[in-house]
Amino acid sequence: MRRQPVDAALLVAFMRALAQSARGRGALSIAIIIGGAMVESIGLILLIPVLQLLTDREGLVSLWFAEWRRESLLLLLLAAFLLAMTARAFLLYARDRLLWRVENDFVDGQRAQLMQGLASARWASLASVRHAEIQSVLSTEMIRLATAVRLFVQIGVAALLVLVQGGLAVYVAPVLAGTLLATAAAAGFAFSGLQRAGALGHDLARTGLNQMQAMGSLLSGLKAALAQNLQYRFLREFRDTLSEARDNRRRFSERQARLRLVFGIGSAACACLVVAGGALVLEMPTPALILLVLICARLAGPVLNLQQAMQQFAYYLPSFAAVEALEVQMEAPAAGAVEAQRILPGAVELRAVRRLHGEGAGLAGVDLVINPSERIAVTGASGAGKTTMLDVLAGLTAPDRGAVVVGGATLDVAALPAWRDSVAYVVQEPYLFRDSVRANVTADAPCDDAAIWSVLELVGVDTLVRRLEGGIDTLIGEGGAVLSGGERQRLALARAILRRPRLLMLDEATNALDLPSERRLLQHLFALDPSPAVLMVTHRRENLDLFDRVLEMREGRLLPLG
Ligand SMILES: Nc1ncnc2c1ncn2[C@@H]1O[C@H](COP(=O)(O)OP(=O)(O)OP(=O)(O)O)[C@@H](O)[C@H]1O
Repeated sequence: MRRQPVDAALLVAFMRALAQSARGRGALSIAIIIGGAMVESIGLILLIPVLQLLTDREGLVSLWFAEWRRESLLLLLLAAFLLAMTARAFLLYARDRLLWRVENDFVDGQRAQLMQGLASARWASLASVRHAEIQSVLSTEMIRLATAVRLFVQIGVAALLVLVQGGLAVYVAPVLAGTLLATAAAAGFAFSGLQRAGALGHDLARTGLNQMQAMGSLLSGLKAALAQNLQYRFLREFRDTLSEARDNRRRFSERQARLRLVFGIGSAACACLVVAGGALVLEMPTPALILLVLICARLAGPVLNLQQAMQQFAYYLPSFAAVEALEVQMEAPAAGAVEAQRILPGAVELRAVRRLHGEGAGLAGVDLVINPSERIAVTGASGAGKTTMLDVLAGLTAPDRGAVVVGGATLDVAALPAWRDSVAYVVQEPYLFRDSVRANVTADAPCDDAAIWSVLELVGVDTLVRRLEGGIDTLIGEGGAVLSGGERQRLALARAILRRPRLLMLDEATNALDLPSERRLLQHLFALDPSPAVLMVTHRRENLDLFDRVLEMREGRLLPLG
């Protein structure tokens, strides 16, 4: 369901999430804000007797302290004023510290929750989300969300200040201040334009996503583009998204400027109304009139803040919708809903597994038994369904029909954690951490140096690593940037072997190696004791003689290689 620009349900969801994150701190902040505004009002009220003393007028205070000298009384009142303002300054200090925590706890909490969702999401959900969307939400939208929280807090602070100081103005001059506040509120409501600001905010989130997408294509395709002089295409796409976002920001900024213009004229008109109405129509005493003007002048800031902050909040709130939408797409299985199960020893089977991606693509009905230590190679045309089969076996995607059976028991959600601990899956372009060779091979599991060197020797990178200045503690750069494609694949294989899996799944995981190197590596792998079952997807036929069985995937069905 598409959300409306300023959606009440979205606002409620945002407030609920913020309240949950802030817990007691939210209530304490509100108490401090009200306390600060009240202390400030007391300070302002103290100005009445000060003004009365300065203009030699009679007032309640001078009657109460009739025996005091004028100068002493003035000093006493100024000391009380200073005390009130000092208390206010301390309250504001406490408020700012508290609100910083509220804002940061909320945004960090949202980020952590989203990352947790990503980490535990079903592969099928994750695969359908664009990377640009995840990046955009985790970076740009989170920053905008932090701004939305700050604005929400500002709105709360400004609204409370307006309420308390407006109340004080009504106390000083009920009719005049009441009329003024009612007119200002009606004008503010009529000219708020929150719907339009919200619509612009939704557009901004969309253009932000396009920008991230364009940036991603520019970075990933730049090398090939440069080689063929095609970089202008990427740049044009990027420039288009830039100008779209700029246009959106310009329109919003113009709205803000227009509102400030209206406010500037309106507040000057109000000041004239107060002075003229108070002096000429209501014939108010001068100290009360001066105080009223002072209160109105102090009110002008919070009222303008309130108006601007509400506009900006409506503009930034759609970021929360983007975060929520991504969380929904993750469809994380409910934590702790199932009791973890053990995995039984024995064969791994696919029984009549169907997994269609739509339009007939995927697995049409696959039967396969992989016995312990058996080595099976699967070949087949591109798009035949080989990777889909490995994904089903790894529990990354669930079959539409049929089952994965391990040791005679059907693999279900409860058994998945234990199953994943017992398999290894290496893909063509493996992920390497921006860390040392050691960290990449052990994946931070405890492991002694001798075991690391032994596995590095097995996959054939020991000589290379010995030549590196830091040996196994050498950093290998972003995604293994300082290594060749084949060396990256060898390191990923080393990590997989060190896990001692019962089933090792290789998806074209050695295709960056030359044929003799691949042969040597497979021979070493098959000589391991204990030896894992190996299921290798490959397009190459030269080394298939090393396998116990060779199968072919044809249009989603697994057949003996013919
Ligand atoms: N997440 C997905 N959504 C929609 N279609 C998909 C998805 N994943 C794969 N497909 C489609 O399913 C079919 C099988 O894909 P799969 O990756 O299993 O093929 P493959 O045999 O491994 O191909 P290749 O040898 O090119 O890697 C392809 O037509 C592919 O386009």
